[in-house]
Amino acid sequence: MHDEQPIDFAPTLEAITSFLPLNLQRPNLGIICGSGLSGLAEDFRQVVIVPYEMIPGFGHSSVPGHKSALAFGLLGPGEGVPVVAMLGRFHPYEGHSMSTVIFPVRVMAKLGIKDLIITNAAGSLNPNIPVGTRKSFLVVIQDHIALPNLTGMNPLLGPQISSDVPRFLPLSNAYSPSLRRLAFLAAHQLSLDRSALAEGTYAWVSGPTYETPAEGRLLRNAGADVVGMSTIPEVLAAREAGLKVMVLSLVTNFVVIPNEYRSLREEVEAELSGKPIEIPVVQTVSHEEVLLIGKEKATVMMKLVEKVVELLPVG
Ligand SMILES: O=P(O)(O)O[C@H]1O[C@H](CO)[C@@H](O)[C@H]1O
Ligand code: HPA
Repeated sequence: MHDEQPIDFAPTLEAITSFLPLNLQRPNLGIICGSGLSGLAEDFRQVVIVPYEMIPGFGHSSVPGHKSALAFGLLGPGEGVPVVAMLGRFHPYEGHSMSTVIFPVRVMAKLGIKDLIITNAAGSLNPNIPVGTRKSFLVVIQDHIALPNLTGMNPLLGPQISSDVPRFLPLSNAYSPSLRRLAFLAAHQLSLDRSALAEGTYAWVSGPTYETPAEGRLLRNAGADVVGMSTIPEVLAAREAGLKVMVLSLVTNFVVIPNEYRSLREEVEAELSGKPIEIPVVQTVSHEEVLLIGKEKATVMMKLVEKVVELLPVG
């Protein structure tokens, strides 16, 4: 599952830079586009697309709604800031090893990025965080609960990639307060409704199954606000490399968390007594729904990210 050999980044970095003009070779900022959110790179200027298949060490992103390429370009006013975006990520549930999942973040760090904005689609566990239908609902992540990390599947298990990275990475300040502040400032400057942007805790699960109601309750009771199958491996790799991280979740669905199960015994008894009770329709989530909301709301996410870039301190 984990590489034992020291990682040789040189072939990857050479392959990538061979596609790029000089002014795009040292991006300041990385962006990871979650499910249905690859449109975040649509406003890049002087854009150069590098397909993952041309990059040694990169996998293939097989999930619908994830393209499989890096986009380089300029974002923001004036000359613009050089940025790199992952149009599609790798998830462990696709069969990628953890080292493949986090490799692109390590590569972006080697390319010189200082800040990383990670986006994802996520399910809401918190009744106060509605799905992004009418109001575009985004959550600035302030903390996480990573069940895989607590159960022996931490993405950083294995030999240290170099002696410069911490063996024991602290995570008490994993989500940069300065970048999170910028998200709220950006929302204000864009006149977004106050309720469009919440703060919350992301629960990482391995997927690919969505949560059972009991699992949803467990995560909610543990203090999570949204849940998803990505992001945390990237956060860990980024923090290991000393990057500042901001995570934005687009809430695409509710995780069904009934407090009580309907009693099938009562239903059967009512039926037998000739007075059937109305059976409620049980909601289910699908990836199509996740992509639909992503499609509808990617523009707001894009505007917010662009505003954050505009507000980033220079240098
Ligand atoms: O987290 P991203 O990649 O945005 O995608 C989310 O959407 C997919 C499930 O619909 C899962 O991959 C989940 O993690
Ligand atoms: N659960 C896990 N991952 C997700 C969900 C969900 O409900 N929605 C989008 N990604």
